[in-house]
Amino acid sequence: MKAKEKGKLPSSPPANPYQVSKWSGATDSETEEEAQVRIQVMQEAANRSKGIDLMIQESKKELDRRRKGVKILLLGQSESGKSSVLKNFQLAFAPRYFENERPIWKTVIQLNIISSIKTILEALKEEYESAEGHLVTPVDSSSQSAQRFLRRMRLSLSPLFFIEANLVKLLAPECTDSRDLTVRAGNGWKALLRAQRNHNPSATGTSISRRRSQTTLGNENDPSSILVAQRDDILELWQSPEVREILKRRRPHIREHPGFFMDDLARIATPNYIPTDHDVIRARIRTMGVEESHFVLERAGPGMNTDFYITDVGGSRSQRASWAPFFDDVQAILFLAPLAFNQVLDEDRRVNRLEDSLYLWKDICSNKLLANANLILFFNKRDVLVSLLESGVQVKKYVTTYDLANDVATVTKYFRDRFRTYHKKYSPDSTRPFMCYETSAIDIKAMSVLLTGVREAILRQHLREGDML
Ligand SMILES: Nc1nc2c(ncn2[C@@H]2O[C@H](COP(=O)(O)OP(=O)(O)OP(=O)(O)O)[C@@H](O)[C@H]2O)c(=O)[nH]1
Ligand SMILES: [Mg+2]
Repeated sequence: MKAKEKGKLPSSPPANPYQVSKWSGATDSETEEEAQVRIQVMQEAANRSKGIDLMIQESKKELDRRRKGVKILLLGQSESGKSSVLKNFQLAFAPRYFENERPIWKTVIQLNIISSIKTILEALKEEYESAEGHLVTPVDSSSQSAQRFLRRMRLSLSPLFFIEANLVKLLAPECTDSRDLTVRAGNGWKALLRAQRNHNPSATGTSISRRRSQTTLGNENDPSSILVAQRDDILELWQSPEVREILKRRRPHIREHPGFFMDDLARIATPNYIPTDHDVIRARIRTMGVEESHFVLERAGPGMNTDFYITDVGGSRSQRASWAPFFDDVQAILFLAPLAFNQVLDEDRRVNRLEDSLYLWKDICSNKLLANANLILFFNKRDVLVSLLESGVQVKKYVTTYDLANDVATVTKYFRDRFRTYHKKYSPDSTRPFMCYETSAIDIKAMSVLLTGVREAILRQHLREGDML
């Protein structure tokens, strides 16, 4: 009863209606205006506090989602194909995200082309400047000297190199050459390219014209029109038998460089070029740091959606120290190890790539923080191994202990056994299963089937562990 009396309204309204609730901070002398200000301040404070409560709730929810989600880490040396596998994940399970990024990859592909042109011109320069080099005249021996041809090419392509310099400055101010371009993980560089594109006034109109114009940048940063205008000259350069001859001697592995698109130039240097899925997967840009992608996989039934967090890292030696903080709490590691027995690391040319992968694998297997994680080994770049062995390159020339047949199956089994031995010897728990697949990240269909299988296996185990089945 007492409580009721307390809450009883006064029988006659007070002169100042804002003074009803004395407890709220009002004073007897408060004017109507002061009361309005006070109430407004109180309302704002209440809204702020509600906002903070919501934020705390949201971050709790996000933490809870992360705890329940599946965490996958992509590891392996530089150029092993980690970012390419991530793109395959996006294409298979987050196609809208992949679609959104397509225009960004167009610029990367164009930069990849400019890098190849620079490498070709560099080889020609070396050839013509070397005292021993026999002076051959590319293209037209009767009217032009080799040096004049080179000068003409440099001059006609100079606007392209100007745009390249602008783009490199924009994406990674510390770089000076697209061939060394390394972007920080995270979406910073993609946002920069996107912002450039959004400034483009032609990015309006129908959805098709919008899609096309969204793949172009502002003029000072867009190589498209110059690539189109110089297409015939660049093709002439790339297809010249004399240039091929020089490249064979001076840059014999140019075709194997990551992000090599010269054979696709006629298709790419066109006004309405939109990168195909395959182009996007083959586009090359080095990762620096760590990048996490979040996918939601829709499962049957309400509340059955699963969050996947996939982390991609930069693989060069100097970056490996930054991996450890991401080892905590991961369910699976996809470890990429191309069987590149004849290659050396870019960052240390004394180190064989395959040896480096084996040592890295040993480190990962023995890491106690990863004791509960599934390790899934991908012998990536199978297509490269196949063509290497088919071209007659002998494993025993590079791996002195190897004295077996030089075919794909035997070579793969030999290295699989070596990786398995390390796995068994160094895993904290010797019962941890050894899983190894031969992959080619540029084979989109096969990757989609494999990643679906991997995803389901990880998910099943995750649900079992979470006692959710
Ligand atoms: N032929 C072939 N090329 C591949 C394969 N996987 C990746 N690549 C190419 O190899 C290059 C390097 O691949 P990335 O995925 O960027 O390598 P990464 O491991 O992320 O390298 P970092 O970011 O430097 O650590 C790219 O141009 C890919 O298109 C493959 O299976 N076969
Ligand atoms: Mg990468």
